[in-house]
Amino acid sequence: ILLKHRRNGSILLPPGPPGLPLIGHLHMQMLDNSAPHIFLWKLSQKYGPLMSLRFGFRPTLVVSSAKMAKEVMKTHDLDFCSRPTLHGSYKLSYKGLDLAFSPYTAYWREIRKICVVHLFNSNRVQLYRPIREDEVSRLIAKISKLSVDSKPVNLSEAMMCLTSTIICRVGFGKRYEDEGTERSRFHEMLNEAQALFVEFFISDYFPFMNWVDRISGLLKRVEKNFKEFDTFYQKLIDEHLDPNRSKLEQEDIIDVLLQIWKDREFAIDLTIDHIKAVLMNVFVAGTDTSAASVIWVMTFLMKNPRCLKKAQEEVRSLMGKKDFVNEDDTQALTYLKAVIKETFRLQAIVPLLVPRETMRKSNISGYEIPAKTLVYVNAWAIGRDPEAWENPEEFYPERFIGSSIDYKGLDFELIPFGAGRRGCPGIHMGVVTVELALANLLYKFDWEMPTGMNKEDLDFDVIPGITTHKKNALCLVAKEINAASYLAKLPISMARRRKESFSVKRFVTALDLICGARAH
Ligand code: HEM
Repeated sequence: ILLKHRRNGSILLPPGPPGLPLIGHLHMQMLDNSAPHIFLWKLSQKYGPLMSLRFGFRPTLVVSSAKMAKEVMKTHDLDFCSRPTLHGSYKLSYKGLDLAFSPYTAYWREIRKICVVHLFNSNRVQLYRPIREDEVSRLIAKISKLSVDSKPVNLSEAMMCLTSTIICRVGFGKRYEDEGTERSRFHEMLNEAQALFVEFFISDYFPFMNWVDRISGLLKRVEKNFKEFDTFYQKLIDEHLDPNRSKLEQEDIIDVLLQIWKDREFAIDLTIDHIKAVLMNVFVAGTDTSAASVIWVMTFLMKNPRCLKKAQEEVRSLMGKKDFVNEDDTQALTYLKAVIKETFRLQAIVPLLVPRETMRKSNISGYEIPAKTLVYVNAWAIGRDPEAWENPEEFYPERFIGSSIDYKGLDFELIPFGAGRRGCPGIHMGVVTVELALANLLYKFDWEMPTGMNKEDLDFDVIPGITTHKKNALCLVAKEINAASYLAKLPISMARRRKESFSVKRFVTALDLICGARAH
């Protein structure tokens, strides 16, 4: 029987655990739904980096090593670059009119081109720099107030507020009040959408069992969330189309999309639904990925005081007596960048990436992968691939100092943003926010565990979702420090060296500006 399961007629599938008749391995998915990336990683240690499963009628492939990821996302990228039609994402993306959940078609190529050229390019990211810097400095001021009474700061909440405020200002030019009902409504909608993306719809695996999803109330839930978002987008679009609307300093993302819609310069005839679908991607993908990244970095740093101290020393001595670390300054923070990479390696924020689907039959390492196979690339497991990493379980940012390994999708041992045709187009936008927020949190405050807790109490439990959030909020006590007195305490030679390297950096920045090199 086992052999029959593994061989599908004369096709040799990659190895995998024995499944049950009809349901295949669905029971496994349902039993361990809290952290599927860890569950799949454990299975892959037994069955190998290319593992076959079957969820109901869907053949499934799990990729768990850097070598196999390269095969799938580079050598055979075109065969593996579509997306499956899963109920939650299909509905919320206006039947795949967006970028992230659209199957690979001529339409997707065109909408990806539009978004990369107009929304995610470096000029646009740079245009929104004042918004990011303003919001981070407001956050620092808020934490400063709490630090006076040594009250613990709920950093998880604070980071979600920060990133969603940035995305609202960038997306539609509005700033919701911190405790306002509109903001909490927006958060609720986002959270519900995140939950629905990973909700188990039986009809995704047995199309004829749609009625079960109806009875369980899931279809109603997804319909409700869709309608709420739709009304929300429509209101914003109407406001933007109002000729009496006062113009903002810089155009927001809705302005850009509406301009493209009016110009009709592209091969596809854009409609308002296309615009709404793309907006969904910007709000959902742009908010909680950056917030979760900052929280995981801070968690690792609290667990590793040596690295925390080193990252703080770097930013404090480079900054001298400045009050705020801006986006030019963060470029020089080599150690902080290494800390972020090390966090992405051990705690990929989107651990199974966004699921893919094969376009056609293909052959990898002698195994045949059928058309329409659901594909999970386990970035979390790849970050622990013993063939790619020495002491993979150790948090050791120094491994990236002097190393050319980066997360931009060319080094398959580190793919927190995916790779290939479907790689994340918002990488630049995400990373600048993460670096800016972290640099200022580390620069301005010393961080301690709340009274009665120690670093051993910090856990890595996650909430199920496409993006992994820390299950238990990260609450820490902030102690504001004075940069000048900190500098005075540094050994003279160190302070001078840091000051000199800072001046050299400023000189290079000035030179770049004169040459116009930083304009992009
Ligand atoms: C630290 C922050 C971020 C992380 C870790 C992240 C991660 C990812 C990952 C893993 C994918 C799937 C790639 C694949 O399938 O190979 C993805 C896709 C995507 N991301 Fe991001 N992302 C981040 C920030 C952003 C931001 C800020 C935006 C936009 C505002 C964005 C927009 C998108 C879109 C539209 C896709 C779908 C691309 C496609 O299917 O063609 N992301 N992201």
